Parts: sequence; structure tokens; C-alpha cells
Amino acid sequence: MKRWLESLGIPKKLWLFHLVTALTSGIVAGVIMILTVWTIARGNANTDVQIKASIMADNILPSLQFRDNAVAHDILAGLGRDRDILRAKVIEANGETFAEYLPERPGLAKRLRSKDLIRASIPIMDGKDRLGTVELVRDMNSVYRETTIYTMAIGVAMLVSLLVGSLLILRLQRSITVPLANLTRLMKQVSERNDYTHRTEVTSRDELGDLGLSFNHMIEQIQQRDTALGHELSERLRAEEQLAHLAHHDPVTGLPNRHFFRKCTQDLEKLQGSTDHGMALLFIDLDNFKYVNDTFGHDCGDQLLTEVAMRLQGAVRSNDIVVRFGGDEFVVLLQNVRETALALQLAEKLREILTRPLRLNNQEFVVTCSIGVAVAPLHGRSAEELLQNADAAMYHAKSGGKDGVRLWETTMSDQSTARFSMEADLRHAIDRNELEIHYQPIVDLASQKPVGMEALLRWKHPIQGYVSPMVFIPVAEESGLILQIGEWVMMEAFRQVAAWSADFGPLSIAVNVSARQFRSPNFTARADQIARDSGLNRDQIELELTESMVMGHTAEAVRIMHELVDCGFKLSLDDFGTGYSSLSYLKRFPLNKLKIDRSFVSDLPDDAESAAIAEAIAGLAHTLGMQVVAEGIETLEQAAYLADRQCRYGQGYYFSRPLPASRFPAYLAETRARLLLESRQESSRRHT
Ligand SMILES: Nc1nc2c(ncn2[C@@H]2O[C@@H]3COP(=O)(O)O[C@H]4[C@@H](O)[C@H](n5cnc6c(=O)[nH]c(N)nc65)O[C@@H]4COP(=O)(O)O[C@H]3[C@H]2O)c(=O)[nH]1
Repeated sequence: MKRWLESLGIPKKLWLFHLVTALTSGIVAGVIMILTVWTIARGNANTDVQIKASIMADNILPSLQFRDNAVAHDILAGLGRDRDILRAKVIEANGETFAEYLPERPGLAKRLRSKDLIRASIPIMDGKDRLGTVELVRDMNSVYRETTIYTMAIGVAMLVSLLVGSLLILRLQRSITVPLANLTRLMKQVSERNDYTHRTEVTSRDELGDLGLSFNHMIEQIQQRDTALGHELSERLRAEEQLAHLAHHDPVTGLPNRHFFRKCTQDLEKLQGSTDHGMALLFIDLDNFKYVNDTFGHDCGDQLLTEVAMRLQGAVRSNDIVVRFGGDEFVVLLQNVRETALALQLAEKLREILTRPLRLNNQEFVVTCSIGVAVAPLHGRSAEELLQNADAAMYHAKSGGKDGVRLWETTMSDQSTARFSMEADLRHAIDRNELEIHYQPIVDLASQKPVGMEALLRWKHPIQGYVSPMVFIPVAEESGLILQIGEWVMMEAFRQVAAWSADFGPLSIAVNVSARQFRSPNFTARADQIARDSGLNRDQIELELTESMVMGHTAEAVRIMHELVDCGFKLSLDDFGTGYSSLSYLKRFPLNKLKIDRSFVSDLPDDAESAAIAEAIAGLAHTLGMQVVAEGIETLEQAAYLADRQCRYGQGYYFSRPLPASRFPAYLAETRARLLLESRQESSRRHT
């Protein structure tokens, strides 16, 4: 029963409740009312018969006194109009019937035998004497009638109230079930379809109305959270995608990066077992990217890289992979290429495409590149091995004059290893006192007097002997060791020249500064501190910069140069004329000297072109208020030629090779003595 009740819906429960309540209360009330009506009707009938009997007793008294029973009978017959009176009788005191009236009613005898009769017996008194008794008998018909009528009225009232109650219940039931059904439908929509757009209609202000409002509010909040969550989720997904893209792609060119390359080659190797199916790897390094980047700024450099990336991608097949491997390094993985001839042919094609002129910042550039090629399985069975070998081949292409393609050969690995071991050895060079500075005099060309010197670094390798700075300075630059080495050179040279200046009078010292040193954040402060510690005057110190390091990021370079000049250092521009000198910039630089590169000096005075260049540089420097130093003077003619063309200073083997510190004082002393002697001889010749 309980289960059955629980399984019923609210409308049916309401109906059941209503029926049970209405019927129970109707029946109870009906029974009580019928009983009450019955009791009252019976009481009324009883009273009525008593009253009638009393009246009859009073009326019949004379008939009894005069013993006229006919009159008595007539009086009794007057009760005949009352349909409920069944018998009226006058009994004398002696018990004999004086008069009796029996109305003519159908079934009177049967009715008189009924148990439900009301009897009234009233004495007929004459004063204090009782003459007889009036006896009336009536049946219960009127009581039954009355009770029946009431019962029917109650029944009708009950039916009407049941009907009205049902209508009310129907309304009540609708006012409950409709909002509940709406809520249920909405909830299903939310839970099954995650659709938060709908709201339930709130029509009442009762608890159900509150429930509807609360539900709508809840949906509203869920919708907002859902939207926010969805937004957040899509943001996060986008960020994750972006991160994944960034982790595997180069932001400048959009090409896959080295991480992508490694992952991709690992996947390929897993898939295909090894590289036996054929794979060629091209390692491409741009030859003059650093110059473009330093001279024309990073934006220009980035444009160049993007253009290179586009050209490479446009030139390979769709299943080949082009990767930006590092700064100006690109790797191209050619799939299903087994023949070295084909790989070389493709590499040559790429080299040719890359060297086609391109325009950046309204200027035309030609970018050359060096390409190393390694082909599987001949030059390596794994992508990593191929990469190393192609890299080594690329180095050889570069050191062989750049702008070329080289196929990997077994001997190359040894040379690459040698480069790495050089870097490792160089790290210990300072600690192991393997570095030395040699000093090359700088001479006043007119008087031939040494006025200063250039510090030139030497590395005395324990096994290889003297290693040229042309070889180890690039390694030091690339590895960052140049910062430490450069500081050591300044410390050693400043200290040394301070000591010689004390003995020989003020001498100037020119120190080469590398690009990396120049751009290091605290270069000026460090140089200033080292100069202070050495005791050497700042105006004796000349820092040699190169064109490429000051032409790029000009504003920043000019700022650093001014910082150095403000500290009291002199600045000179080394190897002038070999780079891509922008003369318009030159006048913005606070330079003290221009150094004519020895390549223009070596062919002097016969080569007209070199002579014109040397002369132009000297003239330009003169116009800009700078002094000129010619490098690489090897002959008297060169010295004389340059001296005649506004070139005040010179250095070169003609005057002296770079000398170790131990021999430099002797050189100074001898030169001075010689010059003194020569000047005395000259003056005595004049006098004679
Ligand atoms: N053929 C010929 N050569 C002559 C003559 N006179 C001088 N030289 C050589 O010319 C180079 C001049 O130095 P540089 O142009 O600054 O070029 C330098 C400079 O760029 C760099 N370098 C040397 N020492 C340092 C240093 O301490 N720091 C930095 N950053 N670079 C250095 O290494 C380069 C090469 O230095 P070195 O091999 O010492 O070569 C030196 C010098 O030995 C001559 O008459 N004929």
C-alpha cells in the first residue's frame, strides 16, 4: 500500500487525499446530522402526540361527564386529519373503552402492530377525580419522512461540496503540478543537453514561485559560470596550443625549431626502424647574417631570416622538413634521398635560391650561405649522427671560403672535435698562464718615433704552440670566454704600459675590443675600474672597435661610445674600409682615430685602387678631425707614401713585429737611441 502510494503522482495523491477527506468528513457529518434530525423529529412527534392527547382530554371531559360517547367519538375523529394518528381511544376509569377512533388508513392493522409507534396517555380529570384516560397512538412516518428529506439534503450538500472541492483541488493541483512539471522539464534540459538558455515561468508568489525564482537564479549562475568556464577553457586550450606551438616553432620565421626536429626524427626512426629508407640532412648557415643583424638592426635580421625560411620552404617537397635550428642556422631534412649526388644537387639548388638578391629596408642584399650535407645511411644511421656530420661539413664549407656546399667526410669529425677541444683548452688558458700579450709599436710616421703600441693577444698552447688569435678569438667570442679574456688583456696591458710609461715617458696603448665585450652591460664600468687599478691615464688608452660592432644598433653604440669617451678613453675604428662603412654614421661617432686596414696598405704605393682608398680614408678622417693610423706597413715606400698623405701614424713589420713584453723595453731603448743618433748625424751633416 505504502509502495503503491509512493508510486502515485502528485495529482493522483491530491485526488485521493481529497476524496478520502471529503468522504470521511461528509459521512461523519452526515451521520451526526441524520441522527440529530432523527432525534429531534422523534422528540417533536412525541411532543405533538402528548399535546394532542391533552387537548383531547380537555375536550372529551364534558362528553365523559354526560356519558355521551357519540360526541366523544366525534371529537376523537377530529384527529383524522392528522395522517400520523393511528388510533385515538378514551378509556374510562374502570378500564372500559368509552370511545375509540380508528382512522381509515390502508394497512392500519399492520401499522398498529409495528414496534416504532409513539404512544401518549393523558388522564381526563374532573377536578381531582380522574374520569378516564385519552390514549393516542401515532406512527413514525413523519419522523422517517423528515429524516429522509434531511438525509437527502445532506447528500446533495455533500455532493455539491465534493464537486466544489474537486474543482478547487483541480486548481490547486494544477497550480502545484504545472510549475513542478516545468521545473522538471527544465532540469532535464539542463542535465541532458547542458542547455542553460531557458527559464521557468514564475506565475505565483508562493513557495513554488520562490522555488522557480531560485531555480532560475541558479541556472543563471550556472550559465554565467559555464560561459566563464567555457571561455577560460578555450583560453587555456588556446594558450596550451600556443605554448605547444612556441615550444616547437620559431617565433620569427614560424618554422619548426630544433625541439620539433628532434621529436620528429625520433618519431620517424621509431616508425621506420632506422634511417635506412634514405634521408639526407642539409645544415645551412648564413654567412653574413651577423653583419646584417649588427649593422641594420634586429628587425632587418628578422626579415632576412623570414625571407630565407620562405625561400627554403618554397624550394623543398611537402614531406621534407625545414627547421630553424639556431640563430642563422637552418636544417633541411630531405626524405627518401639516398644518393649523395642528388643530395648535393638539392643543396646546390637551395644555395643558389638563397643567394638571389633580396630587398630589406629598401636596400638590396645578397646573402650567401654555407651548407653541409650528410646522407643516410652512408654518413650516419641516426638523425643525430647525420646532424653532427652535416654540421661539421658546414663548418668546413665556411672555413673553406663560405658560400659553398660540402659533403661530409670522415676526417671532418676529427676537425670538429678539435674545435670543441680548443674551446675546452681555452677555458683554462688564463689560469694556466698560457696567454701572453705581444706589443706592436705604433710609430709617428714623420719622426719615426714610437708613440705607443697595440696589444695583440697570443695563446701559447702547451701542445700546439702559439695559436693565432685569428683562430682562437672567434672560438672565445662564440663561447663567451672573450669577456674574461678581454678583461685580462686590459688588466695586463694597462699595468704593463703604466710601468713602461714611468721609464720611457707617456706611451699610449691600443687594445682590441670584441663585439661581445663592447655590448656587455657593464663594459664601461669594468674598463674604467681596470684603468683606475692600473694607474694608467685614460688619455693613454685607446680602445679599438670594429665597424660591424658599432654600425648595428647605432644609437646604442653611440651611447656606449660616449660613455667611454666621457670616462676619458680614446676610441679608434679598426680595419676601416673592410666592412660596409656608412660614412654618414661616421660623423656621429666620437672617434679619435681611423685605422686603415693592411689590405689597402700592402699594395701601396703601386696599386692605384689601394692608393685611392688609402688616400680617401686619410682625407675623410682629416675632414672629420680624426687621426689616421695605417696598419701593416712593411716597406719604407709604404711608410713614406702614407706619411705624405695626411696619415700621421703607422704600424707594421717595417717598424717592428709584435714583441713579447720582455723584449719591448729593449726595442724602445734601441729605437730611441737610434733616432737620437740619426738626428745628431743629421744635424752635424747640416752643420758641415
Ligand atoms: N701581414 C702583416 N701583418 C701585420 C703587420 N703588422 C701587424 N700585423 C698583424 O696585423 C694584425 C693587427 O691586428 P688587428 O687588425 O687588430 O687584428 C687582430 C685582432 O682583430 C685580433 N686580436 C688580437 N688580439 C686581440 C685581443 O686582445 N682582443 C681581441 N678582441 N682581438 C684581438 O686578432 C687579429 C689578428 O691579430 P694578429 O694575428 O696578432 O695580427 C695582427 C698583427 O700581428 C704587417 O706588417 N704585415
